[in-house]
Amino acid sequence: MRARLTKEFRFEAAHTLPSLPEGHKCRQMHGHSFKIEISVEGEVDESIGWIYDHKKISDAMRPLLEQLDHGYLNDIPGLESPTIERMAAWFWRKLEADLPGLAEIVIFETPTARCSFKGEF
Ligand SMILES: Nc1nc2c(c(=O)[nH]1)N=C([C@H](O)[C@H](O)COP(=O)(O)OP(=O)(O)OP(=O)(O)O)CN2
Ligand SMILES: [Zn+2]
Repeated sequence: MRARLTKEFRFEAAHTLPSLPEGHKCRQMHGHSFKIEISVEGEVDESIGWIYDHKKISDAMRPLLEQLDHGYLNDIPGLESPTIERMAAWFWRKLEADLPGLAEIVIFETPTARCSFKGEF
């Protein structure tokens, strides 16, 4: 049996989008309450009943959230122009070695705007 396992996290951070045209509101520093969903897919170990312990996802995310939460995203290497598309790719590169079966990352910038990424670079 195959399944998809998803864990959700939240963090607050500030950013600017310096590549946008002069006058665009997102060139000004502002913040978001980000939500991010990390999904892995794989075979369910029938002896236990799970793909793997979702604590493994939490453990992989912990240092990344510590780095980002209440921070200024543009100061973080790889996030100099932090759109949600680039943030999703940044998380993917940081997580893929630790999370077998990493399948999708969905990052919400606002309640109505999100980016989903499946590792297609
Ligand atoms: N493709 C993307 N578009 C935008 C991104 C992004 O990362 N990828 N980011 C932004 C800004 O970060 C902006 O701060 C988002 O806030 P806002 O435009 O206010 O978002 P809303 O959902 O509130 O927009 P409304 O259309 O006013 O509802 C912008 N675009
Ligand atoms: Zn923004």
